[in-house]
Amino acid sequence: MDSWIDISLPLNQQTAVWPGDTPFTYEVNWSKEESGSVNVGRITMSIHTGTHIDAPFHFDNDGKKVSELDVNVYIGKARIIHLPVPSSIGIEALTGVDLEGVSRLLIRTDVWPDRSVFPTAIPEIEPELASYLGDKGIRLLGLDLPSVDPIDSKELLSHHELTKHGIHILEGLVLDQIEPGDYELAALPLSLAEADGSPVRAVVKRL
Ligand SMILES: N[C@@H](CC(=O)c1ccccc1NC=O)C(=O)O
Ligand SMILES: [Zn+2]
Ligand SMILES: [Zn+2]
Repeated sequence: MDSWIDISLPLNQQTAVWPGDTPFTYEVNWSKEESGSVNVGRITMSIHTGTHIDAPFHFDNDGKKVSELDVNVYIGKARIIHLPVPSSIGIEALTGVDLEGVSRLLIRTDVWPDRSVFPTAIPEIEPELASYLGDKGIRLLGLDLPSVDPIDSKELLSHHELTKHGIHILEGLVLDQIEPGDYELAALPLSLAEADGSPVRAVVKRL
């Protein structure tokens, strides 16, 4: 029997974060000794750490917050494809990739092997890809990269274009061991009312 496979990045003090962003911390804020009954923990983190989804509010002040996003996008059938170490990902890279009936697409690139160090450069997701994928009916794009735009991008063009074409963004997946094919995916965000994104526990199961 196929079981669920974890494709999320473990969160701990060593988890690499966006340069200058809040490090991940977990602490027992109220110990069993202090409370007399329970350990009560507290986490501090940037939302854009590890495996997470972006809400449009991340790059658009008028964009949707996490709790306004449709949960159906983040759970269901997904196709995983492997584009080994591409310099960029555009329409050309996807020519010949069958996307018939696919609404969730996850791309394994293998460009970030040492996840304890934040990458200085990542392949560009070409903004033109957004309309191509949107026209094919894609509603979720997931990648094993920390962003769908170059690290030094200030315009976040691909984030904007993907959103414009109805495509939700899932970043920081761990797909190293995952063979291309069709899977069941669950990567649900927390119901964060005000937030610009959410960490997710992403799992897949072979169909
Ligand atoms: N767009 C990236 C995050 C990002 O751009 C970022 C995250 C934390 C601190 C600064 C960031 N961008 C700075 O230009 C993401 O979606 O995860
Ligand atoms: Zn993000
Ligand atoms: Zn992003």
